[in-house]
Amino acid sequence: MAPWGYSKENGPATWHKDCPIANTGVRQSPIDLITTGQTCAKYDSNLKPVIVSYPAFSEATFLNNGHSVQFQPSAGNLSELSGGPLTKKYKFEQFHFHWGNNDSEGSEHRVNGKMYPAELHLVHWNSESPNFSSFQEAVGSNDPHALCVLGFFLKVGAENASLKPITDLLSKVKNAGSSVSFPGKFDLKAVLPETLTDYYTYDGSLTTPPLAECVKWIVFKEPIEVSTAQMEAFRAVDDGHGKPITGNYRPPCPLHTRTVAASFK
Ligand SMILES: Cc1ccc(O)c(S)c1
Ligand SMILES: [Zn+2]
Repeated sequence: MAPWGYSKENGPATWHKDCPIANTGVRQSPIDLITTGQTCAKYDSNLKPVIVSYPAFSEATFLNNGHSVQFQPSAGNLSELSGGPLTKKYKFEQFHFHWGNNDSEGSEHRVNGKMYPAELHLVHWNSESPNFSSFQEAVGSNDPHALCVLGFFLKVGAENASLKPITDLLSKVKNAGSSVSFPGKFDLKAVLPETLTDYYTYDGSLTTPPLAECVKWIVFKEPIEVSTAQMEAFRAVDDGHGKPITGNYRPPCPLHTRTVAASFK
């Protein structure tokens, strides 16, 4: 498989060559979340708040894989996700980010066509399925809800003290392929908004190859604030070809027959 990326030569418009599902799939991600009109998100009063149990991580690797930066706790981590639209309990796997090279672009999901400067993805896998018992098996399982990814928009404002341990580490993984063991503990819960009640949810895919259509997406309405300096730290991370990652976001994909539900009016 040719190394995929986000340049003209290997970016989203070329991914179909190795991953035909990029063009033939009918539940690809990301999407544009529309709030009014024909294909808008429909309020569902049955959608409960999302429940996260994220004890502070004590052992993790922070890496630059050339197309994003990723926080990967050790396999023994006990962090879990349930509630919201989910009927099963999901195990935390990793979180990573998508961003642009200016504040008017960078998020993968959009709201009525508007992009945020970045998007945080918290990746989980269904730990109660009889069909798989690891994240990698879950991705390859063809189960439409093998994974659940929580998406949070980032917007520019005050410095985010809870995210500072991560953004301060970006300079240490500037080179693609580099990684560091995360020093000390990291409290992911402190990064998130207090209440996880208002979100959009729909069935979709990974937004990077293999673009597997195995994701229950939950995208929260309330953005997380970060400072301009914190955004600039993302934009200094290299892609392995001597250039900064200048926008590791996939454009929105067709909704096809899918509906998007909203937990709020
Ligand atoms: C599992 C996974 C890997 C990379 C991604 O961007 C997403 S969205 C999910
Ligand atoms: Zn992602």
